[in-house]
Amino acid sequence: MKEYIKDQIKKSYETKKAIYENDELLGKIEQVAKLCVELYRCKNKTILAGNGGSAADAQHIAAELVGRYGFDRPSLPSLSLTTDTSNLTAIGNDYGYDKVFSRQLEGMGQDGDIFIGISTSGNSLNIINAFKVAKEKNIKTVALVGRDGGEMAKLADVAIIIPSDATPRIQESHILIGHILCDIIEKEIFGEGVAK
Ligand SMILES: O=C(CO)[C@@H](O)[C@H](O)[C@H](O)[C@H](O)COP(=O)(O)O
Ligand SMILES: [Zn+2]
Repeated sequence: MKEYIKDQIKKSYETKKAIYENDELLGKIEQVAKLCVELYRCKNKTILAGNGGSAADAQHIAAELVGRYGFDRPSLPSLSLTTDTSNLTAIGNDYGYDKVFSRQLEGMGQDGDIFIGISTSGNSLNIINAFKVAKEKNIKTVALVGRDGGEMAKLADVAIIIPSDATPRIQESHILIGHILCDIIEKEIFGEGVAK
């Protein structure tokens, strides 16, 4: 069994190595980091959403920003649309599950915010609908996706597509990128910044 475990770990770091060696993809991560730093300088907020494991990633990243990532500093506004069970159940019940994120974004998103949709397939309809609402409200969209990027990659202002077809490997890379973004944002806004 140890060999199997080692093989799983190898697959995980090989996916990360593929990102490490992909300059275009690194440029997209840099672009999103700069957009986030800029929006926090303008007192706007990040909004995130995802389903299943990606819902956990969305709220994990929001919590790093509102709480803290690496050091004590003022709170940064960030909202995960996955956490309010009253909203999720009411909107899901009254309008359908496909609207659970778009309806919340309609109410809480503002011009200048960024919406980060997290999905391994890039085809979750509730996030696609939120991207459409974001466009109407002048909210920039980031697709954190995998596989071929799906519909989300086509709609997003910036698409970060993990070069893998394996759901767990894609998710592991998503949270790595989430952590990198939180690290850069925190250091740029409150610390000494990061190397250019
Ligand atoms: O975490 C996992 C699988 O690793 C699951 O909970 C997974 O996130 C769910 O099946 C999601 O509904 C998949 O949606 P998506 O990534 O295609 O948007
Ligand atoms: Zn998972």
